[in-house]
Amino acid sequence: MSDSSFLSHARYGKDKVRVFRVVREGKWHHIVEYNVQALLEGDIATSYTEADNSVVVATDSIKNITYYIAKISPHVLNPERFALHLATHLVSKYAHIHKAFVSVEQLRWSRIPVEGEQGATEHPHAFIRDGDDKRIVKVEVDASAGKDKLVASVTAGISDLLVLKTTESAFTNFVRDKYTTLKEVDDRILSTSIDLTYTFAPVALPSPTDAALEEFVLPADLAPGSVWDAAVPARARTATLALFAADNSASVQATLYRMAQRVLAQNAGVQHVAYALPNKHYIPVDMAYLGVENLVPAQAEVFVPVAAPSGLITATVSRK
Ligand SMILES: O=c1[nH]c(=O)c2[nH]c(=O)[nH]c2[nH]1
Repeated sequence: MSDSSFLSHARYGKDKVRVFRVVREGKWHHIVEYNVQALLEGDIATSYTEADNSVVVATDSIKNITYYIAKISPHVLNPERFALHLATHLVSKYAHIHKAFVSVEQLRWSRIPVEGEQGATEHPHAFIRDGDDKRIVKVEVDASAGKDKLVASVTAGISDLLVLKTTESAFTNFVRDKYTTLKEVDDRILSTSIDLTYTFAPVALPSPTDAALEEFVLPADLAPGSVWDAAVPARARTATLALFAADNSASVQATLYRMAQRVLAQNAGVQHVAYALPNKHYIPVDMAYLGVENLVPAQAEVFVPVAAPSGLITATVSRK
């Protein structure tokens, strides 16, 4: 056995737990579909270093707890609150588990619009997958200071929100040297698949007693922009799309910064906003060999969408 190495970090749990939940309000049904990852940290080192499984809550049990919380939680329809309930349950239930990390990816399901006698209405129990973008939530519940002093950190956002605009995007004035082949353009197609995350200030959580774990009640909606404000996700999505559409973009970098500034300005409790924006290139096809003009930026009409390579522009913008 070597004493020149040590276990410097350990975290484990279940990944890709798929769960679908229906909540029936009479004939009016609500649904959510989540992909959940739930990981634990705590006094688990000996499971790695001494093959001591007595400290291991089986990942199979973590999966079962995920389904159980989906069944009994009053918060299940809201991914932030569901993640907080699950993480709180995990750290409260097991004395030697000090931190739980729960990530939830929510798939889109929207009500199918139907024509009724009163015009268009939403169907009470039929839904459509109306986009590939997901709502994402990452929660850490830290019980290191004691099971009655829980602190939660919440990051949420959007992934895979695919957008494109056909003008009001330029890219000029970049470094030119012997490696430069890219032409400056005052008009181009701009397309990206938006990954957005926004981070709230850490919040203290109420500490559930054993008996109250199931009914665990989180604070009601509070100040605009706080982690308890259920309107933040829609505001962040709307602001991101509106800014992308309206911006006269000098670059992906400049557009990213303005999107982040808007999300921060509209959501008081958000401390950091991060975007990862692939620049999905659309290259005008050169038809000069046919005597056909297709390269003048604002007049090009036929493009090759290029999946790879793409640019990748990332940044985090923080509240002062
Ligand atoms: O908006 C852009 N930012 C870049 O950094 C870059 N680099 C590049 O080749 N095209 C672009 N576009």
